[in-house]
Amino acid sequence: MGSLSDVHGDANRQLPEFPLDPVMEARNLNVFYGDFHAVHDVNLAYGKNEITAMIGPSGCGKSTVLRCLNRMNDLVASARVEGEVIYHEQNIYARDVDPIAVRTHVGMVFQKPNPFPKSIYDNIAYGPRVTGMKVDNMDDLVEGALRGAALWDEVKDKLKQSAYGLSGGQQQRLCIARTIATKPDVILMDEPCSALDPIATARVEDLMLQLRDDYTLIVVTHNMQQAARVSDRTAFFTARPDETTGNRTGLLVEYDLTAKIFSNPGNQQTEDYISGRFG
Ligand SMILES: Nc1ncnc2c1ncn2[C@@H]1O[C@H](COP(=O)(O)OP(=O)(O)OP(=O)(O)O)[C@@H](O)[C@H]1O
Repeated sequence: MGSLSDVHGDANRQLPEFPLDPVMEARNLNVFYGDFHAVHDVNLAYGKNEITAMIGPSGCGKSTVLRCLNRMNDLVASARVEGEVIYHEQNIYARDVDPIAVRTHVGMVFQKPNPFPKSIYDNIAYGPRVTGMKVDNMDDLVEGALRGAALWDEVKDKLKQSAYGLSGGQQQRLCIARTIATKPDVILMDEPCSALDPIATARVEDLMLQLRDDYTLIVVTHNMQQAARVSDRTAFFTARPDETTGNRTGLLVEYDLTAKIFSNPGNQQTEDYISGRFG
């Protein structure tokens, strides 16, 4: 555990403990896939301009919770969400809320870089065009998004070339640029570095720390070193087997400042997980 607490990259950052200043908040969030109760009663507030990591063993529901935060689970036919996700004081599951509008404010970056089969330029311009964003100068917007994702210098001379010609790490930064092009204020990241090599991972982690100045980031990661390096707060989930069915339902065990979770967790299960005793 000592080594993980040592790698926390931002030990000097002063953060309020709790309550924090939330941009989003899951309240009594329960998720079902058909009859299967995948996530049980999660209450979790995500602080503005913070990076929150969600960690835990496979199947504990981290990605399911993440996908609730911009209604991506609406696209899964069997999924049913109970409870509320409050975003700027509004429940995004309220009847009159348009999920597409939610996703422009709450963007998402996936595990595998997934650029469109288009030029680098058109990958960035796509979102603003299809959402009908008012854009005075698309060239400026594309440049700004690529600069924001620390990619501009590497691609400025080949904007008309296919995005598929970029390396995996560049493609992931392109996907981040594509996300910020529509000016979200929250960015969800589902294992954003798991398909990248260590150098590309380091660049994306640096970028995450830069993005935190302008956005709120919520990141699912299996990589505890990464959670310790980049996040301000960490939520640890686990899965508990149902006594009758044996199905494993995910739940939140502990949520605290990352420095505390990795140096002095309040729960034995958290300690066992981060010290590698299970998971
Ligand atoms: N589309 C789906 N249909 C049915 N069950 C699903 C679906 N997606 C996830 N599940 C189940 O819900 C539970 C939580 O899955 P989820 O992917 O959210 O966990 P996770 O903690 O992100 O896991 P991992 O770290 O392995 O990605 C698991 O038991 C999983 O099998």
